[in-house]
Amino acid sequence: MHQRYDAIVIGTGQSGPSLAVRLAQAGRKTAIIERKNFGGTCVNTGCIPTKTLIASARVAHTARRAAEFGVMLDSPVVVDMARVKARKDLVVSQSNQGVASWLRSTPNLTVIEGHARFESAHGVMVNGELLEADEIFINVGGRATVPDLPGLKDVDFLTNSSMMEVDFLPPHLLIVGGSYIGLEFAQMYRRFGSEVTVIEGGPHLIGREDEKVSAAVKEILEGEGIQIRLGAKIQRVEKRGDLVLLTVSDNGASYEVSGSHLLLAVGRIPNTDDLGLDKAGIKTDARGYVVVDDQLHTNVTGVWALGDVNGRGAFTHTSYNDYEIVAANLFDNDKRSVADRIQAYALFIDPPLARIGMAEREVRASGRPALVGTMQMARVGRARERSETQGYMSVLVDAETKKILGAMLLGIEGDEVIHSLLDVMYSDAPYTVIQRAMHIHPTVSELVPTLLQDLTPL
Ligand SMILES: Cc1cc2nc3c(=O)[nH]c(=O)nc-3n(C[C@H](O)[C@H](O)[C@H](O)COP(=O)(O)OP(=O)(O)OC[C@H]3O[C@@H](n4cnc5c(N)ncnc54)[C@H](O)[C@@H]3O)c2cc1C
Ligand SMILES: NC(=O)c1ccc[n+]([C@@H]2O[C@H](COP(=O)([O-])OP(=O)(O)OC[C@H]3O[C@@H](n4cnc5c(N)ncnc54)[C@H](O)[C@@H]3O)[C@@H](O)[C@H]2O)c1
Repeated sequence: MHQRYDAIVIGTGQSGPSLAVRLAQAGRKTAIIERKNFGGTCVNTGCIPTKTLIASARVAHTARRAAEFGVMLDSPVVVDMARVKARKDLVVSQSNQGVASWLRSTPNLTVIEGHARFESAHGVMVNGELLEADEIFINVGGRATVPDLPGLKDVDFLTNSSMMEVDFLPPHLLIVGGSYIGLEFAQMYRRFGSEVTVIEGGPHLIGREDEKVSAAVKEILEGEGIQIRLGAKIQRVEKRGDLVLLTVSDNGASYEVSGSHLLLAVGRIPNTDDLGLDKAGIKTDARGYVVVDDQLHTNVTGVWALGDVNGRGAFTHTSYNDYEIVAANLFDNDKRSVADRIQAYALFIDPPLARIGMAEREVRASGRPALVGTMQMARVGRARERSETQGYMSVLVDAETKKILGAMLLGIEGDEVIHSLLDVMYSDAPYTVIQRAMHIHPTVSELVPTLLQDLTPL
């Protein structure tokens, strides 16, 4: 069998569905192919389920603190993990089914379930059928890396995907990797009631951040009773009775860590190894990411790559932004480019860590004269009223142009508040615009102008 389309989208991640609908609405006969769950990682095993579970964990945490607020509960907090999981499954299924029914109800769009593989630059095989199109869009995302650790193949382990099936409380969760996935699960399971140990190979947590930010995050997590081992090189993984045992070396010294369950959170790899890219002549880099230009074209004319698979971003918002860039160039004669994007992301521990633009070490390395403003969250009325004063805010400004270079907000609502700074960066306005703005009391945002009043040389 052989089918001809105007456009084919492979994968239903965070850019594929929106693009497929836009293509179909523009009159292109379009097919979208999904091999597993509609909505991809974010919907099924990533952002949505983890943030739903984090919400349950926060309720447990708040309930344990109830007496501090004068609210007396007459029995200890009990977390029913089966109900926690059922709530998460409901939220996920709403999104997953929403994507599927949106795609299926779009005129001019054919939805195909199966694994797609390139046969040529403009031909894709799925379920034994060859589909051809002049325009092909790759949105296949990535999956958890499983490291080559001695003994691992003989031990049961979890990844962010299999964690979604957990409906019980692991007595002691060992987490290898102290970055986004590791730390979000660490705090979540600690709050559900598990013992948690994080084993990180690098010298500090969330290695992309400035060391003092990592140190502040470490202090918050340790304050909740999470054990953190840094600089840990895992020598061996083995099963001992009901336990998983890790033998770890650190600067020549060796020690053992054991727990009931093991979660691997050591990064992700792109889903390009089973996509037949060689048959299409599509270039990848040394780590398997599809090489794209600033408009997300691959080296093959008529083939684009969007989302995590292009290595230009690793977040839902970067994938969705990829869709906007491709659509603007294809349909709107608007030459949007990835190069115009300002880095922005958050780590959803509680309180969250939000980051935009450059980190302090990047500004220092650039050699440009810069100013910095810092404020402890303990100074923020909203934080004190809620007894959630952990963390601090920090903003970096170019001393000459007065433009904001970057910001880090570790504190309650930092993930929302940071957008006022981000939007000033996008408007290319000086920091004085926000410094002179009147913000609403009592919010976290009201302190942002004050934060910008006391800038000192970096
Ligand atoms: C635990 C976790 C938490 C996260 N939390 C956040 C967060 O809070 N905020 C945030 O911004 N980001 C978060 N992310 C990252 C976010 O999930 C991804 O960046 C986002 O999903 C973008 O993915 P994508 O569009 O590239 O494709 P994906 O969402 O990965 O989807 C790709 C789809 O393609 C399908 N596919 C793959 N190969 C083929 C093939 N050959 N044929 C057919 N179909 C195929 C897959 O089955 C999948 O459905 C998280 C990730 C994880 C793992
Ligand atoms: N809040 C969010 O937006 C969010 C949340 C979760 C995941 N994500 C996305 O998922 C991606 C993957 O996250 P991640 O945390 O798995 O990966 P990561 O690449 O951010 O971090 C992996 C960590 O594991 C450590 N590590 C690697 N091998 C190790 C080993 N053998 N022993 C000990 N430590 C080891 C690394 O030093 C690093 O700190 C992120 O890039 C992010 O884009 C985003």
